[in-house]
Amino acid sequence: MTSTQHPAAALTPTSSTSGEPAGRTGWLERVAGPVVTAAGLPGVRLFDVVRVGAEGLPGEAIRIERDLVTVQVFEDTTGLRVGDPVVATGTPLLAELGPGLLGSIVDGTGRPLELLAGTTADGAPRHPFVPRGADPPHLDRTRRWDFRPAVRPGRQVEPGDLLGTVAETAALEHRVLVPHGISGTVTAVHPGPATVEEPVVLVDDRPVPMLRRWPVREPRPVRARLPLDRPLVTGQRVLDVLFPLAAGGSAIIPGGFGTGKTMTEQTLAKHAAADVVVYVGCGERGNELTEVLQEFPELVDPRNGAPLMERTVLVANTSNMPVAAREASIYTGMTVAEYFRDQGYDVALMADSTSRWGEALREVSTRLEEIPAEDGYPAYLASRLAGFYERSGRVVCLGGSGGTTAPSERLGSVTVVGAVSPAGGDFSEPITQNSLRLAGSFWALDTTLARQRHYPAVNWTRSFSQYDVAAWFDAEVAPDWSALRSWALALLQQEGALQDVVQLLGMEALAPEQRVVLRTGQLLRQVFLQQSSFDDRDASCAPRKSVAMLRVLHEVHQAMTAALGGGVDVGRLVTCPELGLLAGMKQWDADDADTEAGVLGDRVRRALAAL
Ligand SMILES: Nc1ncnc2c1ncn2[C@@H]1O[C@H](COP(=O)(O)OP(=O)(O)OP(=O)(O)O)[C@@H](O)[C@H]1O
Repeated sequence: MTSTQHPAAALTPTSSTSGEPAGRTGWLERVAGPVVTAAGLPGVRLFDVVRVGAEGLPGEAIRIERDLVTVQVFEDTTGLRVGDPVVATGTPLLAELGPGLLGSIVDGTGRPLELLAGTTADGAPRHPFVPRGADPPHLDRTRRWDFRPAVRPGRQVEPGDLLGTVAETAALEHRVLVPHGISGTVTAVHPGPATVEEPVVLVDDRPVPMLRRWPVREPRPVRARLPLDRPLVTGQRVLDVLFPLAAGGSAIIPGGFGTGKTMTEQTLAKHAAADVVVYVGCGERGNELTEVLQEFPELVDPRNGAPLMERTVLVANTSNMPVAAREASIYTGMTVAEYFRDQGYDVALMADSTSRWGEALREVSTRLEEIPAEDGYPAYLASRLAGFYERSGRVVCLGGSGGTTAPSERLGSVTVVGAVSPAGGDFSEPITQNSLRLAGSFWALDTTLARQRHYPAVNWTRSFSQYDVAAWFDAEVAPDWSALRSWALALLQQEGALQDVVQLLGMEALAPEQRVVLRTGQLLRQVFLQQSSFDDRDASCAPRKSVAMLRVLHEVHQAMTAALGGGVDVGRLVTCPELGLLAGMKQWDADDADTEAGVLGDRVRRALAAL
């Protein structure tokens, strides 16, 4: 076939609702699973979207060699034949951004998922679903949003300036900003109800609607990046105190099967101090994802009792989409996260799991017959992971307030938490190792702890955080924060070493002061580190409660050491019944924590002194 126009061109869509210009039509030369090869598409650029076959299945050009274009197709390629039409759209994969994003559930390419409620005939839950080849608009074109302008005619505006707001949900004000590439004088303003496509402002007579499009693989520009010197408070004691995450930083959660990765991601989605949550579900099994899609809409926002979905966007790979779609989902999620960051919000992006994404890269690379590197992953695995994690950050956004007041700096952040599921829990595999180099916090989940039902099963000897946010906690929460943190870390380490001795030689081999260390270590683990996501009062712990709890444990340890020095038998000390009261600290109200700590600390100290 030599002509550049395929006879089946008439079958192909001529325009796309997502704004992709219809382009040149070529034909399929080869089909190999999710990777196909097309010819007759001169001018196609790397990562341009093409539509494949009579159904117009979406795909991305991932290799171009002379006149052959290799395409990873985001849908099942069953039924495609050599000679089928392939249409170049001329644009890369774009995310649609605007009011209506919050609460939405979209697939890896941003298309809204139809959730078919109920179960199939054989009782299995139905999988989320996008009709094959469908190209629906990502954002509702009919819904009207009440646009409240922040500018008046005559105002000079630049990209990123605030044009107005929409009360998208009770939880969040959607800020409509001047799009990239537009600057000038506001010539008209249209307050009131508008669809995302209707112009709400004219800049130099150019209509500016609320809808934006952005190529998902391209980081959105910012004015400046800021140092990562303040935490994203997660509400989990073991994380906030021992292995904190910086706002704008990144953390990875590697863990074997069933150690609590998904649970941790969901707990963070619910309780972390983020304004917006973007949850990217890269599940392998269809029903694994269905569970997330069923559970998430039921989660209640602890801040206001409203559905958590009011400040959440879910990006999920449907079970009828092949691995290639997972690749895209990470970028789609990140673009949505950056869009809200640019509005001046703190966004948490949860990716569960990045291993499935890495596996998608591996599968496509194998189909491309690339020379494999470690464990069959492509040599560019590290750079792809870096490209993703490096889009996290705390930034000064483009533009100012743009309102009637003087422009002020708008700050926002994207914090990434990526779950990693290494096969067999082996952390030496490439995805864990490469992610470890990129992420500032490493929260290693431990199979043994999970088996003991110690949750969150974060191993305190293998985990670490490179973020230096102690100064913030010292200044904002309690001046003794860092000192108590160092004490707890050192004591847990000492306890670990003593546990080894006990296993080898028995408890008798320990000196009395070492038995006190063991007892305090046990209290630290059971009272402080363990935190059940199912306990309404303890699922989230404010930093001031965490530090108050730690202070009591420190005082008790000192009181035990002092009593030992005063000649009290160590056996009586470590079994003092009042120590049992410490578990009650989990139920404290954060506002009363300081008072409660004073009372409880006194009571236990007095009991120990009276022995
Ligand atoms: N913080 C927690 N509080 C209470 N229970 C927890 C916690 N974390 C995990 N669990 C328990 O562990 C179980 C398994 O957790 P989860 O499904 O998150 O593991 P996972 O590592 O994502 O599993 P998989 O490898 O199958 O993806 C949960 O159903 C829950 O019972």
